[in-house]
Amino acid sequence: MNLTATPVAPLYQLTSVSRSYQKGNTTITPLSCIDLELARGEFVTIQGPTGGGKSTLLQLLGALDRPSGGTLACEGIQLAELSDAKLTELRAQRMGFVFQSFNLLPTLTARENVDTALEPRGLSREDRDARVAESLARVGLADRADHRPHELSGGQQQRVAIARAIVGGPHVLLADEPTGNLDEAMRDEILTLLEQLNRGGLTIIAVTHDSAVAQRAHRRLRLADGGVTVLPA
Ligand SMILES: Nc1ncnc2c1ncn2[C@@H]1O[C@H](COP(=O)(O)OP(=O)(O)OP(=O)(O)O)[C@@H](O)[C@H]1O
Repeated sequence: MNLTATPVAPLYQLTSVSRSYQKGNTTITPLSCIDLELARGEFVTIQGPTGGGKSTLLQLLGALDRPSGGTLACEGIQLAELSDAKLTELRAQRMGFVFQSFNLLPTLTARENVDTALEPRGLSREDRDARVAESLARVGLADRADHRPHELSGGQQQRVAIARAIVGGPHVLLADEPTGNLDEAMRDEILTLLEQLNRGGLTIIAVTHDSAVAQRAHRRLRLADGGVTVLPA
């Protein structure tokens, strides 16, 4: 299977996408027949009540899960047609992930944490070092490369996590509550960084409960009762 992107295709095209979970005799359907198109370069937030399906949708967009029904295409590639190995390759090449809890390895320095994302890419040591240095510079942490997570503030730790997410040159950054663990000042610092990356062409899709994050978005999706409503920012 060729992973070549179709340049004119939207970044994501969801057609009648559903996701159900079976729990004993009960079927839970957080996403039911979702039709949605997400364009390259967008900054989109996903909001909605707890249990509304936000993480479920993010997992589908991140090719970490497969729909129960409907079709999901990323840059014109139908994800259902890809093997698990090809999905892993697609994720490594095109998608960056950021989480509320940063998920940094505590014993590794900032530089080493960022470098872990390049492990599957088969690059030379020199190339890896150059990419890691560039990525840390992009998030404003060139001078913290040798610090371990406990020597960094929460905002700085999230910057390292963002550097790790973008070091492979993804087409989209998928963020699950990226500011959920941060105070207001650090939140604004991270939002400014995400906006800068978005202005540089990176598509950002963020699940958030934080209205300050949603205020920066081009479009806001609201998931509830299995459906999606799209609100302009
Ligand atoms: N693996 C699973 N097995 C069974 N049910 C699941 C599974 N994952 C999610 N669910 C259920 O699907 C629904 C949607 O969950 P999801 O985590 O997508 O919601 P959410 O909008 O992200 O919620 P929150 O804001 O609380 O994080 C919930 O009712 C949840 O219990």
